[in-house]
Amino acid sequence: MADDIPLIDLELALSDDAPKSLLESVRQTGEELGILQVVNHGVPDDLIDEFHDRIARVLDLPRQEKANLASPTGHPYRGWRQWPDDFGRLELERFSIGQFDNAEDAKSAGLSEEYAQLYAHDNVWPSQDPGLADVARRYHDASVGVAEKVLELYARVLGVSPAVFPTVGRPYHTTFVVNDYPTWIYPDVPEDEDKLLLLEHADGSALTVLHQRGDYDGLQGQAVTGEWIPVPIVPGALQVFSGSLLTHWTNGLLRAGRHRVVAGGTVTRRSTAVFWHPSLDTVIEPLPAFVGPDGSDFEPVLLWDRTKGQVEEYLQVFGRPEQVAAWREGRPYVAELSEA
Ligand SMILES: O=C(O)CCC(=O)C(=O)O
Ligand SMILES: [Fe+2]
Repeated sequence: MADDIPLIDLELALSDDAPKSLLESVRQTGEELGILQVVNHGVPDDLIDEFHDRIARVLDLPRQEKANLASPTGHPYRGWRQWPDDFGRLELERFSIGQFDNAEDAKSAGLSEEYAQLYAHDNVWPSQDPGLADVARRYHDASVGVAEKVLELYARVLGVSPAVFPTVGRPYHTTFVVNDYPTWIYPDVPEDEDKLLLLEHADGSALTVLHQRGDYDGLQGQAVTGEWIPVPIVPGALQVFSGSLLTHWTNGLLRAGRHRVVAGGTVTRRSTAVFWHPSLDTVIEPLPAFVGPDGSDFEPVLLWDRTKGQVEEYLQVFGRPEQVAAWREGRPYVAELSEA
């Protein structure tokens, strides 16, 4: 049983000299937990720091200034947004970046007219830092490189060619978000369950590449036993979650990593996630290499069909009435906070 999150030297694990025990630990973690920490991952430390230092300067601006970074059309996955709980207390603050700045850029990159409409609501970039978009792009692209390497590693430990996954050398679809979690300023409570800032979930990606900053172990991953295991902050490390697409492709062999975030610490906890998927025209189905004589219970699904309605579905489930109204009327939404 994986009872710890292994720290994997990615370059070593992909090399001819990879120790058998290292590969075995990746396989076991992939099947039982779905969360790795990786070092030697190829993303330069100074790129990680530059992106996080710059986005920190934006997220540390006064709230009134940040309100100008809300999506002008109320899109929940573009620009800055605060996320209050049912009592109006801040749980999470996010800065979300679309893969393309606008629909024109998406079309220039080869997306069809229909798919490019995902980017009809432009990215929001702060005028305070004209260089942020470029650094964000470089950090994003480097994170995609990590996802590709981890997929190659999972293929290796499962004894299949990486080419069985419909991603190698092909276009991909990503989403990209920075999460800022406030410190816990309320009376302490003994149970982690009572101070969750991000509820238990598995990502819908193939793989998610995460970086975390802070001064306590706020991120937890769930073992098959149900037990919650802290994912410690290791300088320079990146965390890689398997998402539900990887489970689908491998006919259930690789587990999607369930995770959640608990409040704590003395400084704002920050994480950055790049959610990596194959191209939107991919039919997600169990790959022949993983389907035995018993077949599969997983139904095929076109990634586009799963993606196109996400904003509406999200707002239907989680949207506040004022937020939904702002989206329908195409104007910015800034949540009311009890302590703001
Ligand atoms: O903040 C974290 O460590 C996790 C973030 C996360 O799970 C997400 O954005 O999906
Ligand atoms: Fe997540």
